[in-house]
Amino acid sequence: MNILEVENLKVWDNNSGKEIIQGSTFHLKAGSCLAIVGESGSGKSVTCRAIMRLNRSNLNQSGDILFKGENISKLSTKEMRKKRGRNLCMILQNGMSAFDPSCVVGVHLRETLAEHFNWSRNEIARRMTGAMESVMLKNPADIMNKYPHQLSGGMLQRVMIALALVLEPEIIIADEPTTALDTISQYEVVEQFIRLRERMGCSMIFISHDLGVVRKIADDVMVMKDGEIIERGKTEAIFKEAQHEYTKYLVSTRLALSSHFKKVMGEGC
Ligand SMILES: Nc1ncnc2c1ncn2[C@@H]1O[C@H](COP(=O)(O)OP(=O)(O)OP(=O)(O)O)[C@@H](O)[C@H]1O
Repeated sequence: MNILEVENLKVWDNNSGKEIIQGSTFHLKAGSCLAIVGESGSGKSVTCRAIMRLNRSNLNQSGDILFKGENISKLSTKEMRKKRGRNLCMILQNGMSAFDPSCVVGVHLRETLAEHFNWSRNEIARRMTGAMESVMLKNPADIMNKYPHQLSGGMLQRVMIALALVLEPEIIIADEPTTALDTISQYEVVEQFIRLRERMGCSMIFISHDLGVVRKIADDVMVMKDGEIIERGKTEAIFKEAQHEYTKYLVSTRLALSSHFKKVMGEGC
């Protein structure tokens, strides 16, 4: 069963008239992870933000987006806000941008959870503490009293994953969630995403430049170039027998990069 179906999605810039996404059709199977790969500017983020209806106001979109059969592209802004967080949750590249810099992390978490649940302050703290401990964040109470800039990128990403654990959305869209992190935090955050899926059985769309991560986490891969889907398939098939020259190029350059990295760092890494 497909939990999400995107049909003929077009996104264009109202100011310049430029078409950014040229009619994408794809689906996400319930419980599976779909990776979207492609070079910078190929339209991965715009596609995901279009699903969430979070693109900037100069971008217009058309097409149908069916979440469990319901056409969410037709929902009002208010109805869509209710879907975000509870049903579809987006985790961004830079944890910092997801938080309001002027208030401590706990305020943001409480406000988000209060939008969707009738929980008391204590109940929210209890649930968030449990989730934060489960993603290896020490001293949750202390973290909730910190401003975003007082936490590292890796910690903020883990706070977002902990929030997702509490919200239990049916779909998580992660837009390069590890790009802004150092190698060790990247590894740990990817592990947390894998556990998140195991624990919640949620469906996931995962955008990443890192094909090593994609191979580890995704069931299916969709390749984008210049606003179009040029290839899609099971992850192993994409890595072993890509059909499109562009996909072959992406896979070979990434594998070359990763073997270069291993050489530089020593084969043991
Ligand atoms: N608000 C906007 N107004 C005009 N053009 C935009 C806007 N947002 C994105 N674009 C353009 O849309 C195209 C696709 O951008 P998008 O961010 O989806 O690429 P991407 O594949 O996610 O790249 P990256 O890997 O670098 O994040 C780019 O040419 C970008 O400049």
